[in-house]
Amino acid sequence: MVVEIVEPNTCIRGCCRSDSIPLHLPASSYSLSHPIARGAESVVYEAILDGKKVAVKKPILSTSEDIDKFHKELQMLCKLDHSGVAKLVAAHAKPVNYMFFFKYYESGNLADKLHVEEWNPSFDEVLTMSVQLAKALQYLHNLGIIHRDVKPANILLIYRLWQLDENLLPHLADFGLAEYKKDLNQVSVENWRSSGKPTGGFHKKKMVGTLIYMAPEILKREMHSEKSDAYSYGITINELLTGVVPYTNLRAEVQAHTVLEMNYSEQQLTAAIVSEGLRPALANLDSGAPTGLQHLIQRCWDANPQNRPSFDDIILGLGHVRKCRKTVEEKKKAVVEPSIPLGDENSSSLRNYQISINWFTKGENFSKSSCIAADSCVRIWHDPLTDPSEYHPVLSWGSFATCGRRETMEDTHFLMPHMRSEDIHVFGIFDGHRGAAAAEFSASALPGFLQILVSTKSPSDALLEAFVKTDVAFREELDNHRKPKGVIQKDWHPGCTAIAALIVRNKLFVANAGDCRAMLCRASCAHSLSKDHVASCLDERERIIRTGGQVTWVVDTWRVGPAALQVTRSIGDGDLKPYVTAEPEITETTLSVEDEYLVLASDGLWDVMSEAEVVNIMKDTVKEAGMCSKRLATEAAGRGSRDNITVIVVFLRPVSTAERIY
Ligand SMILES: Nc1ncnc2c1ncn2[C@@H]1O[C@H](COP(=O)(O)OP(=O)(O)OP(=O)(O)O)[C@@H](O)[C@H]1O
Ligand SMILES: [Mn+2]
Ligand SMILES: [Mn+2]
Repeated sequence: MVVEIVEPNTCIRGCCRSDSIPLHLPASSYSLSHPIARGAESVVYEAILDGKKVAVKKPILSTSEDIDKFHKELQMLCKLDHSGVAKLVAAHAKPVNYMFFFKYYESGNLADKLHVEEWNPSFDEVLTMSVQLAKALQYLHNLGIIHRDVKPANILLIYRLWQLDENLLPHLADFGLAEYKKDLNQVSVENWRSSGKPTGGFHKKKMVGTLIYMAPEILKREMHSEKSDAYSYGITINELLTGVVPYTNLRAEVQAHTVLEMNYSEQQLTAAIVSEGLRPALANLDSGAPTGLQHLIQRCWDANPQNRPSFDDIILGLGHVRKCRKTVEEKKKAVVEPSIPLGDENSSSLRNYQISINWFTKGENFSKSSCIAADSCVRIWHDPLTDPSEYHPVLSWGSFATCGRRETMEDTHFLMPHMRSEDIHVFGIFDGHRGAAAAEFSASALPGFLQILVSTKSPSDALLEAFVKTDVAFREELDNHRKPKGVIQKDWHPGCTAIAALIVRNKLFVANAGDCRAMLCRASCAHSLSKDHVASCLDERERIIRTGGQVTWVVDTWRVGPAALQVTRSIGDGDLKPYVTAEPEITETTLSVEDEYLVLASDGLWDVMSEAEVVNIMKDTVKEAGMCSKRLATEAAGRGSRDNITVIVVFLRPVSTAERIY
């Protein structure tokens, strides 16, 4: 920088000084253009200083403590000069403008690079970056400084020629929490809470997103040390290696954070990290990720700080990993596979893309084409020997669906009375997860498939096949849509649980895959017609393992595969097939005069209401199926259900006017 240093080059208090970094700037030497990031404690602007692009970090100063903190940070930044640390080029340390001027890092921060651009670094790039970062931390630790906020969002990137290659080089930034080790003894627990709280503009609201980089001793409100930086470094390098947001299976940040918030509360995650040793998933064995690096990562995130390596050790270790890699590569004379071309898709265009597909229409198209095919051979289950004395239920039906406290609705349902015949009726509910796509598709496709299948199969077989066909069709459709658009969204695997009730004259068939539930009220008593398929159920767990899946205890319950799904059967969820099967379990019930009504509902209802309670509520509700559905759903919402709620009620015998008014 050519901005002149005006002596005395100190801040207004005289506590910050530098020989090379100007600490007051004439107003004419700079201009701020526009904000590029807003944290809770500062706004970062793109700016021009003396004709060059810079980043200006302007802390939000509201108390005298904030001003003290500015001076402390400036004192520290003035002393730093390392190729792996974001470079302070100037500062303005006088009222009314307090500002840090940093070199501009064109490629933004590592979190965005990984999860918005979905950058896929090669193992060599990962290693290069790991070494650079380790050197920066080694440098800080040698100065007695602990950074305390190492995470991808605080790593700034720029392309630079390094070892004859264009490389994306990392620079550790954001010294807002950094402390001299010698001062840390004075940082009491209370102090930690106020000054040491985790940062992150976006994450601030989403506490869980920030906890993921914090060492167990910090979560326990114990002392920080250099080894706490080693922990955060380990989590960060693993994220770089896998491309996945810790504790999720997702690359795209927006989705990953919803999953994080859905799966864990702040307390649960803290408890799991601290007491159960929960850590992010390592790279897949077959990914070819250097095992030496994976071991190093695991040592870095050891629960006991003393077992974690120092950055001197880490650098040695990384050198070793490099060497091994070189010899292996040379031996193989490996032909480097072309890496998947990265589109310029960012997460917002991906979201738009997801929204732009109408999955209902997609599903419907399937059913339409199937119906035409089926019409030629109608044979519908008409038993020629139908017994005229056979019981004949008289049906009325209704439904109610609400997204409840959730922001989005991922439940869908369908009512298809009189399906191709007076006395065949089908009703179904789908509860989507990882998006609504699977549920929307299934609600239109599954009834269509059933319609064709009725002509050739028994009711049970037709249900079974309709579930499986819907699943296959959905996953194919998803693939078809991924390819031509060049959307690299390998990790987008929406799914849904499904329940369908098929009534053929006096026979009731319920097919279930997942944790929606069906109950029958017979002679005033509740009877389950389905079993929940969740990983906490031993049979299901054994089935998953037998078919090649993995079930692990995460936080508070059993979960399936890297996606940590709680349900064990579903439509979609391509990443968990075949073990998270779409094959339903089917029950068959012969209806009689004692049967009053059938209730189908998504888990949003059953989470807060037992079957017996449903019967009780139904007793004093006007006997109209739509009203009953609404009453049950509203009651569940009132009881604090946090999920979408869908209820279908089907009366199985005529309800008298008196009962309706009740
Ligand atoms: N020198 C720079 N060049 C380019 N981008 C920058 C620069 N400094 C900061 N940024 C952008 O601004 C974001 C926030 O910067 P920084 O972490 O320093 O601010 P902060 O207010 O401390 O944020 P936090 O909310 O994380 O505490 C970075 O993640 C990065 O995207
Ligand atoms: Mn930051
Ligand atoms: Mn910060």
